[in-house]
Amino acid sequence: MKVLCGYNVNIDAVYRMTGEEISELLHMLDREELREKLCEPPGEIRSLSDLVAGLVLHMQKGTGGEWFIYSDDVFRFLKGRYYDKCEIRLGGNMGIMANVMSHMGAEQVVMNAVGDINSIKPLMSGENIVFAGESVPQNASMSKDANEIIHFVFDFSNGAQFKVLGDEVTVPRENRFIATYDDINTELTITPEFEEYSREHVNEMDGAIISGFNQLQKFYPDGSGYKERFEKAHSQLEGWKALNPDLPIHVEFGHFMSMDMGVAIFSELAGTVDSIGMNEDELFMLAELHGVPSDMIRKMDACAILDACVRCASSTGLKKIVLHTRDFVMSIFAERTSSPAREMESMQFGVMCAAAFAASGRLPERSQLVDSVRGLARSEEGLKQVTRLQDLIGGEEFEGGVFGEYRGYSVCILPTIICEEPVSTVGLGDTVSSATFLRWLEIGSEY
Ligand SMILES: Nc1ncnc2c1ncn2[C@@H]1O[C@H](COP(=O)(O)OP(=O)(O)O)[C@@H](O)[C@H]1O
Ligand SMILES: [Mg+2]
Repeated sequence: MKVLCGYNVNIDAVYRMTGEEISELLHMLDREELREKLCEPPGEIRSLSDLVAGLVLHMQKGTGGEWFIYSDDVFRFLKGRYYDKCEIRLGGNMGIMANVMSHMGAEQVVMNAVGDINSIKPLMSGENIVFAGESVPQNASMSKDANEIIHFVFDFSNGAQFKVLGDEVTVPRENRFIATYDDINTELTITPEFEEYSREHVNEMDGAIISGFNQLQKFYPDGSGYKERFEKAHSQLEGWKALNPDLPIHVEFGHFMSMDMGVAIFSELAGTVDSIGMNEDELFMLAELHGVPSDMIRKMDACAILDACVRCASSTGLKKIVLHTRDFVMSIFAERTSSPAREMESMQFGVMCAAAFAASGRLPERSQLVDSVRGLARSEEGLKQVTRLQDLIGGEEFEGGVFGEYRGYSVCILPTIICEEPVSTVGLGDTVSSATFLRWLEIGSEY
C-alpha cells in the first residue's frame, strides 16, 4: 500500500519531574510573582514563572494539562536544562500513524515532513518513508528556533513532595503536564514539497490518512481565525479527490477545545473525506448538538454511541465513522462503501496492534502480531456492550463481533483486546485507527 500522511508530527521529550527538581525551580522565582500566577493561572507560558505555576498547579491536584510556550527564552531554558535527560519519543498523530503504517508493512508512506525532520527521522521505523519537506518553509512569523518542535512532557508520580510558599504539597496522583513549543503544527503547516509530491503522485496512491486539525486551536485559542488555515488543507484534500476520485481519505479527528470549531470542521470534512475516526470524548462533543443523552456516551454505552454516530454521519452526509473506546471499536458505514467482512477484519487488525503496543511499548514484526497478543483477553466490558448492541439491532455474530443495520447504516462492533497494565498509553488511539485503515486498504485491493 502507498499512503499519503498529513499533517502533524513532533518530538515528545519526556522528563520525570521530581519533588527536588520542582523545588529547585521554585528557588529561582520571585515569591510575589509566583503567588500571583498561582492565584490567576495564565494558562500559557511566557516566562519561567508561568511554567512553574503550571507545574505546581497540576502537581498539586494530580491533573493532566497542556500549556503552550510562547517564549523562545523559556524554550531554550527547557531545552538546555532537560533535553539531554529526556526520553525522546515520536509525537504528533500523523507521525505516529505514519510510523505504524510503515512498520506494519505499507510499501510507501509519504509524510508532510515539518520541523526538524533530522531529529524525527531516527524515531521512525522502516526504509519506505518519503519525508516530503527536507527544507523548512520560510515563514516570516517564525523565530529562529521554530523548526524545532518539542512537546516537553513532564510526568510526575504520586507521592512526590515539595514545598511551595510555605505549604507542603504531596502529589495525589500520577499524571503529566505538557509544555508545548510548536508553531508549525499549530499553524497546520503544509510543506511545498508535500504539496508537490502528493499532487504528482496521488494517482499511484492507495489511500490518505490525515490528522492535526485540532491543533489549530492552540494558535487560535478563541476558536476564531482558523478558517484560512483549515481551508488550505481542506482544498488539498479536495484536490486529491479531483485527481484521484478513488482515493480513500481517513481523518483522525482529535480533541477540540472549542466546540464551535470542532463541529464546523467535522461538517466541512464530512462532505469530502471517506471516513472519520474518533474516541468517545470526541463523539460526545459532536453528539451534544444532536440531543443524544450524552452521559450515556460518557459511560461508553454502545447503543447511545451507535445512535450518536449515525446522527452525526447522516446529518452531514459522512459515509463512515470508525469509533474506538477502551472496550470496543465500532464502525458505521453507508451501504456499498464497505462490507462487514472487510470492516471486521480490519478492526481486528487494529485492536491487535493497539494491544501489542500497549503491552510492550512497541509494535512487533507483523508476522509476530498474532502471537504477541495471544496471552491477552477481550475486554469483558466490551463483550457486554456488544451483546447489548446485538439486542438493540438484532445483528448477527460475526468473526468475534456483531454486525447489523441501524437507521440506514451498516454497523460492525468488536470488543477490544485489552492489556490491563499497559507499558505505554501514548498514541494507542492513533495506532488502532491507522492499523485499521491500513488493513482496510489492503483487503480492498485483495478483492
Ligand atoms: N490498555 C489498553 N489495551 C489495549 N488497547 C487500549 C488500551 N487502552 C486504550 N486502548 C485503545 O486505544 C484507544 C485510545 O485512543 P484515544 O482515546 O484516542 O487516545 P490517544 O489518541 O491519545 O491515543 C482506545 O480507544 C482503545 O481502543
Ligand atoms: Mg485519539
